[in-house]
Amino acid sequence: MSILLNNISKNFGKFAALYDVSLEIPEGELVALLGPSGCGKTTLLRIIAGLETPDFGRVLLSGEDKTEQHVSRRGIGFVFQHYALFRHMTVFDNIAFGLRVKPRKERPTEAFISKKVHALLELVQLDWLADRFPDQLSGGQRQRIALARALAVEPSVLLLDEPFGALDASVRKDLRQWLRNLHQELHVTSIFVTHDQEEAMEVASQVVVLNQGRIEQQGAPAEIYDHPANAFVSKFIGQTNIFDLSETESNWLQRAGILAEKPQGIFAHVRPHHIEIVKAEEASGSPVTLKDWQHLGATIRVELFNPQHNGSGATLFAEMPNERFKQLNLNKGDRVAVHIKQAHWFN
Ligand SMILES: Nc1ncnc2c1ncn2[C@@H]1O[C@H](COP(=O)(O)OP(=O)(O)OP(=O)(O)O)[C@@H](O)[C@H]1O
Repeated sequence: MSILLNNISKNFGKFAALYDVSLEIPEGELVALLGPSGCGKTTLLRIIAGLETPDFGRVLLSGEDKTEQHVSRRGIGFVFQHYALFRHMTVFDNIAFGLRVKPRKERPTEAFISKKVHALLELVQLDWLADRFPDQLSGGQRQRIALARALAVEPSVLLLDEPFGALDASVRKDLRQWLRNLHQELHVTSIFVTHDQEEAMEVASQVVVLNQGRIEQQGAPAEIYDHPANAFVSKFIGQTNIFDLSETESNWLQRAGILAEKPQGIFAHVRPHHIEIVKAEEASGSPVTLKDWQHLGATIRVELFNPQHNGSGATLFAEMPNERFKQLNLNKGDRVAVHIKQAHWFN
């Protein structure tokens, strides 16, 4: 099912939670709604679901206006952060629930339900847990059962509100990959809410960045990372060094000879992997020294100290593959020459 939102606005009292939000989600996409706390992600999800009515604007599902339609008739499945499975029901009965409460003439037979539940348990790779109760499951298992339960009624759209928010980092990472694979198998149009940019970039085919009730940018993860539409998106997606050229830094950048491009704005945002460093001789005049570094798996994050003031403070971050860092053979305190390969400019 495709989703089209036209000029959605929603106020709570005098507070504008959403302002003129328009969004098109083609059928089969896996979309992340990404933004800081309070930016309106959950409100937007609830409006798509029919749990909240917009003050202005329309919600179209598969081209049909469903703005006034009740939540129960929209064919939408939900998974929430603290999804409460029924504690007194086994895993099997939890998943079967949505089918058993259907009106009598739509209700499938118990034999059909049993087959379906086992197929879903296989899909979420937890068939061996059918007879357990929710309290006997790990957090990650509970979320997968919650997903199986949402899928049981064959929703046309799946909405997930911070589905892995309450889980620890390694379980979250496994479930991200798992959700991606599951989506590739099922192709149900899915929207998940997250405030974690890494999660959005890793899982989603499309990312929608929200800020203060407005959409800042929508696009594929790579597009948003490589071509941020504005300073907010640039700062929110991944780490960035910010240089303020209206201040003394313009001189610093030019004197140090590290500005490869002509200024095209007041603020230069530079991704850590767009900063190259080499060991500098004492006489080179480069004021920058190597302060520290951290291992991020296959890459190294290098912390540089620039004693001359700049907009992001005196610390700059560069990133490079481990191999490259080893070749440089640097020690703490070494003087380095810095070369910026690329910047995004904003005013
Ligand atoms: N029922 C309500 N009554 C009043 N204000 C509300 C209500 N629901 C949400 N808000 C406000 O609207 C804004 C958006 O809330 P929403 O839950 O959509 O944000 P969010 O982006 O999902 O945040 P978080 O990541 O913290 O969950 C917030 O400032 C919130 O306080």
